[in-house]
Amino acid sequence: MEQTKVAKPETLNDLIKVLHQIFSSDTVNVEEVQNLMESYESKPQEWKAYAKFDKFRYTRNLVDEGNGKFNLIILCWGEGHGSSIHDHTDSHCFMKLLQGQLKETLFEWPDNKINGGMTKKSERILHQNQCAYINDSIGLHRVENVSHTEPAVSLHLYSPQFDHCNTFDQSTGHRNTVKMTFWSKYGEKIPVETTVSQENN
Ligand SMILES: N[C@@H](CS(=O)O)C(=O)O
Ligand SMILES: [Fe+2]
Repeated sequence: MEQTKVAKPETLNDLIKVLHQIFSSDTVNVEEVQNLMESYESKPQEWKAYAKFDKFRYTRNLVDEGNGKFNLIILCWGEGHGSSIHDHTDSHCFMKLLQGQLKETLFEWPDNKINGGMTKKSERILHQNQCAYINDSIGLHRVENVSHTEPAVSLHLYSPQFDHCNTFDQSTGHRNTVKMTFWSKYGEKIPVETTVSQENN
């Protein structure tokens, strides 16, 4: 197989520039994007303006709207924070660790006819600078910062962008559609909604 070659981006802004070039074409080469995101060496001073934490759950902070082709989002995971089991609304999902570690557990889609516990496929620990990939054909996942002492920060690219996903109850397989919101956009905090938010966690 031919090697997918990408030049190493020196900064987060460089990475964003190259992502814009890559996604201007209509086809997504998953390996190329994954290699590119992995080759960026995380430097906190380049992303700390976006990294806003909440005490109670993980936050989603919009960095770039990818010219309508993708969303780039920084997620901040406090100690013990985790997502529910969820899908990715038929999009590509790339997840790169900027700081700390995250545990990713993969699950099979539940069988709608059977009311029972969901089947775990695998689990792994993602380390700093690693970039994982998932889509709905691969399955569902739960992501957790299992550390009691270290926060974690991850950079997610979704293409096409989406603002709803399904979450799944591990013991019954029942699903719920939830709206996903931003904690901040371009480094500016979004005022907290007065309605009860249905964040994916
Ligand atoms: N897909 C989740 C984060 S993760 O658990 O992969 C989200 O965008 O909120
Ligand atoms: Fe996810």
